[in-house]
Amino acid sequence: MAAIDFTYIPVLDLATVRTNKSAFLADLQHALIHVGFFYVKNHGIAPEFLDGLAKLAVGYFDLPLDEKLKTDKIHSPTFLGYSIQGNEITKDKKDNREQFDFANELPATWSEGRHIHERLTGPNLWPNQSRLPGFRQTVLSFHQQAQELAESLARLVAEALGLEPNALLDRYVLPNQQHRAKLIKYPAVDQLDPQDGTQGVGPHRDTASLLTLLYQANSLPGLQVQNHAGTWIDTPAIPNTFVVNIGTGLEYLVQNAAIATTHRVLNPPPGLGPRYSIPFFLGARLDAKLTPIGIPQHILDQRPQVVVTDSAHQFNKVYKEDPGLYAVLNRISSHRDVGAKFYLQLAQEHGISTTTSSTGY
Ligand SMILES: O=C(O)CCC(=O)C(=O)O
Ligand SMILES: [Fe+2]
Repeated sequence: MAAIDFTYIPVLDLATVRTNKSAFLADLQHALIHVGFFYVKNHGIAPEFLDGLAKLAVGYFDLPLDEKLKTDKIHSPTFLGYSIQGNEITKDKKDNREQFDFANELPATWSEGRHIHERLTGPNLWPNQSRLPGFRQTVLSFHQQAQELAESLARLVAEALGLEPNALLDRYVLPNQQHRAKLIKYPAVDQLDPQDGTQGVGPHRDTASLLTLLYQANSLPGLQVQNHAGTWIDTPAIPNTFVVNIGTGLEYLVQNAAIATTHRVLNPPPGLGPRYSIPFFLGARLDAKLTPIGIPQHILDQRPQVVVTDSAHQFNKVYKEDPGLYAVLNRISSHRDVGAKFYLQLAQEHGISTTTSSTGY
């Protein structure tokens, strides 16, 4: 079937799951197959809680640099913690954003001889409690609420694709898996060097995960989604909503019946101050090769044939053979200093430069 292109991102109301579930699932199915992005409202996470979280995110980035550097990713092979602006690379260009990566707290279990993906799992790096009271507790509470919301969306996604509600979670998510999330600050362009450009984060698809939930923590513009013709569609913050998008893991596992759509963030225009956002990524298990699930033919028949993307070649056959290895290689190529410190031999084996140049992952 020809692609039905999109010019805006649909808004789905989770309250209709109780009042008119079949209409909700039809809208969701359309969004999965044709857009790969949607907003959800009436998601059940309290607005006052999210306001408090947003204030703590601003408070974290306002800490003195030496405090933030105590939580730098370089201190841990998990790639959890702080990255200074310009440290992350997308499509071989530096991203103009500062971030704090966190996850549900799990102990480190990796030791020599175990699969390398286990080295990504471990505890968070927290700033000093007295510098930011309530930060740890609020951030972990957000993580738990976002995970519950993401899992209930994964059940609805399964139903919208003609599967049993738990089909995706049972096959592709482990009960005690670590799911990653981030606090992000995008400075406005007048707070950057002119040669830094306006790439907050470059065009990409969310790799190897199932679903992303994104809370746009203030009202500044910047997020854009690429439609099938290659046009960038603005995705503004809508109060009390999350933006949901599909990861390349789910896209592969449901045979492209949900599309992992390319997106990017531009730094805000001069004078507006920074944009803050908080994504949560529902990961797919990394411990085994995963096989796609059977999707009813009448749903597969609706898939668009050709989709233009500025992030081609990001998802290669390594994922299909070994998702855990893929996840590690992907982390190394985004954060090359951590890669050089903890994964140098692996990076070299896979041709990933830990200094500059192209990677292909
Ligand atoms: O900050 C945003 O709005 C999007 C972030 C994003 O796409 C990502 O971190 O994968
Ligand atoms: Fe993304």
